[in-house]
Amino acid sequence: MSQNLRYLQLLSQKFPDIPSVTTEIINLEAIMELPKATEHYLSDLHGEYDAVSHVLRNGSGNIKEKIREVFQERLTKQEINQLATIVYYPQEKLQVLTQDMTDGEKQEFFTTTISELVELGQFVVSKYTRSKVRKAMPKDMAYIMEELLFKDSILSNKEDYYHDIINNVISLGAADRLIQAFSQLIQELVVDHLHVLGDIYDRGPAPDKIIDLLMKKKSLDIQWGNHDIIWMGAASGSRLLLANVVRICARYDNLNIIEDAYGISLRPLLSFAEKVYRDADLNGFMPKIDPDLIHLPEESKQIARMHMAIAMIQFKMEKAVIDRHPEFQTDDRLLLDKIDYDKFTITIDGKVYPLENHSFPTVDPNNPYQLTEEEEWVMEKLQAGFLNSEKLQKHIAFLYSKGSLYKVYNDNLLYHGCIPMNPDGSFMTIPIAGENLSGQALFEKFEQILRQAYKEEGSKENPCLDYVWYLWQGEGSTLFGKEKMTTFERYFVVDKETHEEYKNIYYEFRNHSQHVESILCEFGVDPQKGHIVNGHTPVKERKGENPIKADGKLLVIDGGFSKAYQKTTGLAGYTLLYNSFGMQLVTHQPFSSIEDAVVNEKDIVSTRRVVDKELDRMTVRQTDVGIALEEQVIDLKDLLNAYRNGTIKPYIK
Ligand SMILES: O=P(O)(O)OC[C@H]1O[C@](O)(COP(=O)(O)O)[C@@H](O)[C@@H]1O
Ligand SMILES: [Mn+2]
Repeated sequence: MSQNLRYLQLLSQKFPDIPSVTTEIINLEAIMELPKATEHYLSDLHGEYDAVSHVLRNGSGNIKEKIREVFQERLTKQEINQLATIVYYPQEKLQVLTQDMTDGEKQEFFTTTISELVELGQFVVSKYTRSKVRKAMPKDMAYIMEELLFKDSILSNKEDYYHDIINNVISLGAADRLIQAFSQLIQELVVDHLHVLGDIYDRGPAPDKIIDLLMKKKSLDIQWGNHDIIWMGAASGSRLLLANVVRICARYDNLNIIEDAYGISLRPLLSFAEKVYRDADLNGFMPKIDPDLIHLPEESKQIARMHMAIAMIQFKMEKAVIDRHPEFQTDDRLLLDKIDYDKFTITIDGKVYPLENHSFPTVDPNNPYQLTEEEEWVMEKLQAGFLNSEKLQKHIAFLYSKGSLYKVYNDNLLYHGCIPMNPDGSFMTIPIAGENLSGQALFEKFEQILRQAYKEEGSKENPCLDYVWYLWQGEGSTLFGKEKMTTFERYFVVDKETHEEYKNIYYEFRNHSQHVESILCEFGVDPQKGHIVNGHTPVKERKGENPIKADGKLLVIDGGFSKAYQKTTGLAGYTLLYNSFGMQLVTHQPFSSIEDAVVNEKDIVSTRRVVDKELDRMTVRQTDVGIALEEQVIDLKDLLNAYRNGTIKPYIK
């Protein structure tokens, strides 16, 4: 029996006769004619949970847009804002709105709000099949929501019917719950698929809460960022990457992510730092404190001591990897042996610079990279903490399962960082584990290494972790794309010329369509149709930089969520929406607080720029999902023929 026939026989178990095959073909054809569902792109979330959560709640302004489309003629601007806020924060907003209402006022408010949500809901769900909408409904309210969303058109007196249902809901005390359920459904369906282009971790206070939020999303993919892979490496057992992670948390006053969110004890580091760095000069290591948080001066000093202690451990540990891999060409990161510990100067590229900070209590000038016994002990404890944190391991497993280094989706190429390039426009070749690789093959190799490192999590020998470190700060890394990472210089040398991190020429070439097209071709994407969506580098709009590059072929959507970087960008960055009408780049203002969003209805979307407009509205048929459905239809048509010509008999159970 041919393979195809065997496959059709299997298929016949699911569609056992001509009517069932026919129904399925009609069904799939109908789905393919629906408008393309909306994709939402975010990047560089950097632990800013409240802002990210807001942008996900408002679908980058998509919800308000839909409200306007439905109610433009009937609601005032203020009413539109209020309804939008209810959809974003139903629980919180209802509480604020109804607290002083009389029963009569409440009755009226609930009736109006539920009716408006039903109407908005009908508009939003019209793009989807009924079964998809049903699946997205909160279970406890599904029956009633279906009644309200779908049954009205066949009734002659819809107003009365509505009011009966709504009155019943209100009298049963379930109005709040129904409003929440509708808001949830609208939020969920206004965006069909989410792309997160990396850097979920570092700098901001709550990356763990962002991951929890992402874990609830039904349809998403993640392209890892350089700040994500250091957590992935740390969770796989790399002491060096772990030191980077702890250092950055200390720098941004976020050590509680490690201690409270992930339950990893920092006691060993604290007691070590308190003892050894007690009298150290803490210049350059005081944490960047969120002005909203108040610390006791002693508390800040404790953090600074831990910060300094872990930074020094990191600089020492880098030596082993650098020595193991001369091909990384990272020798210029070996700086502890370039210090004159009597004069407190350092020689970099032949030039002598004074050191900002003279405290090196753990460094033996004759053997500067040697960890002290206590430093070893601290690292052993921290490593065990990272390996044993159930929550961290769960989050990292999620990153691995939903993530990759790059993705091609609906003719677009998505990645966080860059494709390292040479000045002549060719792709830079990097020696990795005995192979010389460039372009797409380089991405593939790095990804394979990352996955292997995680498979060997916790094993004593895990050579892949050296490459994960290279991905964090190597010149040929697709996640970094700078000549070097000048972390040491930034802490210890005042002269800013030593801080410079020259960017790979990719960042220049990405402005020009011929280079962008050659990258798209490298990844098998049709350059006429496709775009590159890129994160990683904050767009300095204030200085006139445009996030839309290469004649609209490349979009930089560094979300700029990171508060620390908003000074540079002048705003809170970008997100991208791609719906059946085309692509739109959305600009955001800094997010102030949930309270401001709920009480004052402050939204943060400022402008939308159309990147590409479809001439005809795009349908599902033109998407990756459509291609897969088309293939199913072909198989079903084969099955139909097989029934008709008798090759296969209808299946009888
Ligand atoms: O602003 P900080 O915390 O000093 O970080 C600076 C470092 O972060 C990096 O920019 C990497 O982080 P990004 O991926 O966010 O750019 C390094 O190149 C640089 O050395
Ligand atoms: Mn980055």
